[in-house]
Parts: sequence; structure tokens; C-alpha cells
Amino acid sequence: MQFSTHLSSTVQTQQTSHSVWQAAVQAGYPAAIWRLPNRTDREVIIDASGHVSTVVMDLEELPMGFAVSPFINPEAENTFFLKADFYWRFDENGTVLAAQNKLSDGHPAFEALFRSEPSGSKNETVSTVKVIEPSDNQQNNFEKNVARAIRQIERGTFRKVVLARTKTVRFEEQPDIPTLFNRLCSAYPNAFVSAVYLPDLNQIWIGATPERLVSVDARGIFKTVALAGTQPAYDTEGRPKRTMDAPWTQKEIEEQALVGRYIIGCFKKIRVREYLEEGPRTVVAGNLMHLRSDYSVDTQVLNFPQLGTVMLRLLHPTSAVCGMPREAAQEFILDNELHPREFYSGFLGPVNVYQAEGPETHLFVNLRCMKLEGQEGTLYAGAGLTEDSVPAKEWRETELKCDTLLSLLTK
Ligand SMILES: C=C(O[C@H]1C=CC=C(C(=O)O)[C@@H]1O)C(=O)O
Repeated sequence: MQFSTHLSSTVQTQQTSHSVWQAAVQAGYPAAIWRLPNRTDREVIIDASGHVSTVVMDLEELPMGFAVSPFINPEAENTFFLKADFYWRFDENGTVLAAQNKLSDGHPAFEALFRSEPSGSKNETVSTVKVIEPSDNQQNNFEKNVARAIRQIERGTFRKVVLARTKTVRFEEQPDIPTLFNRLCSAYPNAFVSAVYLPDLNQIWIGATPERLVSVDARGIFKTVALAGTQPAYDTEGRPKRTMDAPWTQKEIEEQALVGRYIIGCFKKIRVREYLEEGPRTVVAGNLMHLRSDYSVDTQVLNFPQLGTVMLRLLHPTSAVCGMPREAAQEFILDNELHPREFYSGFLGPVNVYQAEGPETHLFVNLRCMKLEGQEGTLYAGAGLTEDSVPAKEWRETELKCDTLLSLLTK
């Protein structure tokens, strides 16, 4: 799809990622801001329809936009999609590198979004936050659920399940999302950092996830990963551990291997044998370390341009967030978890966004994230369980995962 590169000069050159985000939220337009792993530029999309519609994820057909999927989304047919009516790319200092606009002159969104002068970077602080510490009851319930899951694993109902929990925080006033976003970008350079405003739901989701679900770059290279196993990235004295020294238990090796086997099973289903597998290796994700295997396929050599779409439908939800076998694990999650996951452990990311060489899609699993509704934030974290799981250790693991965001909120 081609874009007009025209934007009124005020819109094109004077905006910052801060000001366009604020303008969209104030005017009630869906907006997404993101930074890809190991990149410095930030990208922003605003949907000028004022609503987020749902689409079937067909990467071949979809226009440029930003996808947000809930955890429960069979065949990815019910995915929220922000159309790129406005698109900007900024460098890390906020200079506009590219700006595109799909609307005709005089569209009411121009007026609503940019009627005032760009406000610049006002209020670059995150308001004071009160963490509602989980009660013993919450911890007990989670650990009871873990024990219940282990019994089901021993009975053979499933081999692995991922159980999640929430943690609530209250802000004195709505936090400044672009500031929080910038903090996440600086703290987690190899994460996918994003914030999405969904006015219909009155929610903002913000996070820094380490898990790529499906990417197809401009050269047609498909990528996915098998990520699992968790340990702190720092030793007890607070010194960073060396990845080569990270000790992994049999439980964690098996947990990650199950995710890898699941991905290979998906390739087998569609008779793709020409995939490259690298790893598993230890990777750092903020305050944590994981085991990760990387998979890639050259879709052009294979003459299989739909691979991204086909794999997305097969992969989501992977056994890194659901379990194995998938159906039994999902049933257990729906029956036992105390909070609906909503967009946590769904996927999100840019779709068909033009880069120098052509359109690219980069979808990530929505982990290490927070839902913000007014002044209340809900953090989500899950832990992969196998028969060797210890309930108290799994709770501790979810606490560490919540810290990825919490440590930056309480800074
Ligand atoms: C489910 C989460 O993490 C997944 C990704 C990496 C490691 C995981 C684990 O060790 O359990 C989880 O499978 C989460 O962060 O909420």
C-alpha cells in the first residue's frame, strides 16, 4: 500500500512522539507507539476512525497498522487493528525521520488532533505509585492452583501449563505514558517496547516483552522463537550474572524444549522442512534470563509468502504462554485462573509497516506488561509449570516478572 508523504508542515516537523501520543489520547483516537528490539527509532500510529475494529489476521491482505490480540483468539480471527491513518518515525532524540498520512486534507482528525500547538515534552515524570501488595490469600490461591496443575500433569491431562496472576498498582494521577515508554526503552534495549491506547475500552497497555511471535521482514525472512525457563539475571549481591555461567535445571531445559517441539510440530504440519534452528542459548530480558531458540525461514526461496499468516494461526497461543497439549492446557487456564487475561499473553505489533526496503510485520507476545485504566494499573505475569514445579518458587518467579515494569514505576 502506498502512502501520501504529505502532512501539514506543523504536523510533519514540529511534533514529538510525546506530543502526538498526548494529542491522540486527549482527542480519543486509538494510538500505538513502539520501539523494535535493538533499534533506537520510535514509531507511532494513530487511527483516525476513533474506534478500533477487529480483523482476521491475514498479513497478505491487511493494510499498514498495529495489531493487538487477546489471549483467547482462535485462528487470530478477532484481532484488534489500528489503521495507520497517521504514521511517524522519530529518532531517539525525537527528530521526525518519516511522516505519512492517509487522510485527505480537511479530515476532522487533523483539527481534533493538531488544533493546538504541539505541547512538547511536558511533565516528564511518572506520578507516585502505590503498590497494592498481594495478600497471603492471593499467594495461597496461586500456589494452590500450581499444586492442582501439577496433579493434572501427573495424571497425564497435559505436560505443561502456564498459570498467570495479576498485581495491582494505584497512581496518584494518570502516569505520563511517553515518559514511562522512554524509561522502558532505555532500560530494556533488546525488548519490544510498546504502548497502545484503546479508547473503546478506555485502556492503555504498556510493556517491554522479550518474546517474538512472528516476524516477516522486507526480504521475506520469517522468524519466531521458543522462549522459556526463567532465572534472575543478577546474583544475590546484585551483580549481573554472565549468560555463559547461567545454571539451568532439568525442569527448565524440558520446559523450553516443549516450546521448541511445539514450533517444529507447526512447521511439520505445513510440511516446511527448510527452517534454520539456532540455540537454545541463554538470553537476558531485563532483570531475568531465559532460554531461547531462534527459528527462521526464507519465504522467498520457499515461494511461501503466506508463511507468516499460516504460522501465526498455528502458533498462537504457544506453549510459552498456554501449555502442551494446547487445548487441555487452555481449558485448565480458563477454569482456574482468577483473572481474565484480556490482552496479556496475546500478541501485538506493527503490521506491514514500510521500512527502507519494504513492508515489515513484527508481532510479539504481550508479556511483562501493564493494563492502565484511569489511575489503576494491573500487572500480569505467568509461570510455566511442569511436573517438577515447586509452587512457592513459581510465585517468586511471577514476582520477578512483575518487577520488570514495577522497578521502573517506583523509580
Ligand atoms: C508467561 C510469561 O513468560 C513466559 C516467557 C518466558 C519464560 C516463561 C517461564 O519461564 O515460565 C514463560 O513461559 C510471563 O512473563 O508472564
